[in-house]
Amino acid sequence: MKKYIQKRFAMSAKGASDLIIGIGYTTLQNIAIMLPMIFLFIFMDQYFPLEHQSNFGSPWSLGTFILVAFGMMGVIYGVSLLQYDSVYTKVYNESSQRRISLAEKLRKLPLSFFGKRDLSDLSTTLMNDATDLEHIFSHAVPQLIASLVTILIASIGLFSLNWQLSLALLWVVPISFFFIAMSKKKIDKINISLYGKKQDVAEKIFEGVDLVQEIKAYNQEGDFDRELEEVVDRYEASLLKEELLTGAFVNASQMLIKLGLPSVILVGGWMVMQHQVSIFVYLIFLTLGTQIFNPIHEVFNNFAALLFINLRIKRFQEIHDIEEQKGDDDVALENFNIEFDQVSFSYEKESPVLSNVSFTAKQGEITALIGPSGGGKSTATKLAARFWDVKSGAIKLGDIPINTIAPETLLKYYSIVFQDVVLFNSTIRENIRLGRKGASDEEVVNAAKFAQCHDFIEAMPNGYDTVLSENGSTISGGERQRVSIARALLKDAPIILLDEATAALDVENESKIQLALNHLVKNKTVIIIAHKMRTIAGADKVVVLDKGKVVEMGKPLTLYKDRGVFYHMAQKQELILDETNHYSDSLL
Ligand SMILES: Nc1ncnc2c1ncn2[C@@H]1O[C@H](COP(=O)(O)OP(=O)(O)OP(=O)(O)O)[C@@H](O)[C@H]1O
Repeated sequence: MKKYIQKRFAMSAKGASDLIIGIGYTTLQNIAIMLPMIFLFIFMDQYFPLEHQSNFGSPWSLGTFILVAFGMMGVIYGVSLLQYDSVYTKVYNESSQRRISLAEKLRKLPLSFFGKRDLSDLSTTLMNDATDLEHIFSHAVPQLIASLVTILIASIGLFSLNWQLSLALLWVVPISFFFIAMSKKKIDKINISLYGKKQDVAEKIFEGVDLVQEIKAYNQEGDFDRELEEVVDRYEASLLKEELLTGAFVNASQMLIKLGLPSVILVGGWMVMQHQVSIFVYLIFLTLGTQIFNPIHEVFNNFAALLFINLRIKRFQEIHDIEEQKGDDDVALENFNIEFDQVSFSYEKESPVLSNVSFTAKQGEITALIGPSGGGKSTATKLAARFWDVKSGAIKLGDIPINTIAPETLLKYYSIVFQDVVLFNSTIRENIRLGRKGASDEEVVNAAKFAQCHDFIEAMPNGYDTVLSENGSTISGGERQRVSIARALLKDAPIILLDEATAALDVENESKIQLALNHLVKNKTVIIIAHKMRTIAGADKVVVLDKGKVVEMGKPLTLYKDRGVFYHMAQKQELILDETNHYSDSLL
């Protein structure tokens, strides 16, 4: 049973045991709530015996009644406390575990996964789905199972007392459950469409926040508002439909179940008149009839949430089932050469981005990737850091295929400066320290000085303690890139990947940073992508990528003399290389 629950509800082993215990206590609570009725029967039976003889032996004293009443209150209180702890506290624990395990899983997934899923969808799974499941497992699931168990237990007792009255009371249960189950298919369908529409609203809002600059720059506010209104209207209409349909079925089932009591009144009244049943038994059925269905009412109230459960769990399960990038944590690397061996790769099937790419970026050398836009340069550098796994061929680091090295271990060897720098909503100091946790303040300042950040940081109101807004939007593009370079300097990893690192810098800063990079790249494996030819004229090797293929490879001067793609790109940028001046013209 535990294994089944674990699989069915995508739970941890502990979560499944807790749910079973929760169901047990909820059943006990349902039964305990009926104790006052039993108390009432005993009292009435002993003090107002309707059939001249008590069913419960000699009368209790008033003191005994008071004692039993307090005892009963204690039992109800104790059971309710245990039920609360087992259902709510434990369910919230499981829920936090669910969120943590999802976040852990996301951390281990390859970037290809994030390219396919949009972020609003992911955050919905993390936040809303987890919250909804929390509600379902604390309110609906234990109560549903517990009320069925309670009714089953009560039915055994009631049937042994009088089967005709039991039938009169309980015939409504299977019929109302059957009725509500019939609506499942219809409500499920609406729920799926409702869920999609809710996603559309979330995506649109995300888009608005993400692209606020472009929306304003291109005067698109009106269009954006209109589109947002449309998706919100569609969601609202779908929500209304869902509420109406669920309400209709739930109310009808609740009305149906209420018929249990009148049918006991009628059948029981007739049987009492025919002397087929004692008035005492009749009273028991009447009082139970007012109480026994209360838990089922609550289950029906949570019916819509219960129907959502499969959809929610499926989304969690889907993410959990995605294969993680695995690999060894312990690797002994003899060197830090990166070798591309016949590498082919595509993001989407049938549109290859790299085809049979082979080159080696040697330790202590600068390997420059150049070529027309869309040629696959960024893709090659990201593959080198195992952001994706190659489809065929192999990428090796120090002769070890990188797909056998755990991504976290592998990335310890890399400092990466991307085109699009990401900064966090934290102080500049912490943003730089991201390069190496535990680096001292002095080391942070030194890295900032090397990356030409120190002066602009000092000029800010709180210096290194200035809090950057999310994505660093309060500093310029060039400054953002310099902070990112400071991070890489601090990390001081043996491999450096630079993607357009100097694109957003003015000429003066670019020169300063290039000097700092010169210092940094000594004895390291450097792969650099740059469109500015003069930044790579001093590279040890140039690999020209065009339409995913290596079309030229060699030393810059050799390629320049060969008058191929490299030469034409250099010419377009008015770069002249010759035996004497190419190093002085280059900055690396
Ligand atoms: N995440 C992605 N999903 C799908 N296709 C992608 C993705 N990233 C890049 N591509 C496609 O792969 C091809 C190569 O892109 P890539 O960014 O590697 O080229 P590049 O040479 O670095 O270009 P640029 O010089 O303009 O930055 C392009 O056609 C691009 O549209």
